[in-house]
Amino acid sequence: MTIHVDEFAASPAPGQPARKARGAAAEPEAAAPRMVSAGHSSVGEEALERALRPKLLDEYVGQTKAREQLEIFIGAAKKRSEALDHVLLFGPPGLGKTTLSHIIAAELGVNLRQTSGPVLEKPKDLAALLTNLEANDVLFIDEIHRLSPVVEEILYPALEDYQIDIMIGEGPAARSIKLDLQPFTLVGATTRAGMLTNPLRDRFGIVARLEFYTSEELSRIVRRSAGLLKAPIDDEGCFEIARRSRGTPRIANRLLRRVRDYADVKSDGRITREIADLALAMLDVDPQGFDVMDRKLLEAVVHRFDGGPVGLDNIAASIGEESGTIEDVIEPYLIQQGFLQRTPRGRMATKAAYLHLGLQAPKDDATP
Ligand SMILES: Nc1ncnc2c1ncn2[C@@H]1O[C@H](COP(=O)(O)OP(=O)(O)OP(=O)(O)O)[C@@H](O)[C@H]1O
Ligand SMILES: [Mg+2]
Repeated sequence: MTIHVDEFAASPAPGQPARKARGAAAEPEAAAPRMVSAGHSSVGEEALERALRPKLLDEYVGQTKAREQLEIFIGAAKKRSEALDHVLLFGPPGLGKTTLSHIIAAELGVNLRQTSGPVLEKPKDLAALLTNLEANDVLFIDEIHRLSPVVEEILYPALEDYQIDIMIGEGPAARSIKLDLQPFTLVGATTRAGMLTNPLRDRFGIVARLEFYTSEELSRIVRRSAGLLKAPIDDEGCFEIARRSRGTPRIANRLLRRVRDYADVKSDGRITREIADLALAMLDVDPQGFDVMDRKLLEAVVHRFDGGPVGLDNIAASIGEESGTIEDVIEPYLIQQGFLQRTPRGRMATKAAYLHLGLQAPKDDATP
């Protein structure tokens, strides 16, 4: 891939795409806030989130495997004053990919440049970012599965040899020259590792899959956030919020803020199990942490498709949700919790799903 030098000169300043990325990511979701959806529900929420974001690896709760790996590799890179190997972070929304990318840069003691796949429209956009990196800096590309193929192509030599090709002059006199970059670390984040092209995936030396958090881990996150928000909360209050947060820190922090509002208005501001329970019931978050969309999905599979197997597109049409959202946001937690199964013939409701809906599981057991 070559980039024409004029285009290159007209490139936006580094950092600019990151601002666009943030606005672009937050806006469409603002239209449909969902209490337990894992995506940002508003621009304001993002600012609140930033305030609650852990800054160092030690404060990052859970994800033991990813954390241990990173601790060693970051330590080694620092010791040798080298750039850390490229890192791919993947997993459902709200589990801490962006948080971890900031932590990686902070632990390495380098700058972080942030952008996202859909914002990098032209090769020159990426080239501008790459050529402005200082030695061992971190370039964070969110939604990396949405990079356009032409942009992805200039990334390959950059990742492999810290070089990009640019074109000088025009017509017959045009020639291509290689430009050396400073060594750097790409941190890519995606909710869909399966949508990455193989050549791109192969260029990441460190691949970390983020898992849903346990209630104990989320309790620690809630306690820490409550401390930062100066909200009085007891252990049972923490746990009640934690276990209804769909394994997701973003949701835990969001529910904490709503429960705090409830406690301030309806009682003396102290968050107890009882207050949390009342507030969450009011918000339609059930004891499993499932919300309206989760229940709608389970009900559709059970009632309209006899428990499945049913294809994703049929579910999507039936509940009026995009299949991408179902796949990325709604079903991973239902599957992880054993309420839904993904089979080669489609999605199936499990016994637990029937029981959750107050039904008897069918007897003839095709049901898992
Ligand atoms: N391990 C953790 N410990 C404490 N808080 C966390 C942790 N992971 C995430 N959080 C909190 O959850 C919020 C959401 O995390 P983050 O924005 O990093 O998620 P994400 O994986 O990037 O989501 P998306 O896919 O939507 O971009 C953060 O603001 C942070 O406060
Ligand atoms: Mg993110």
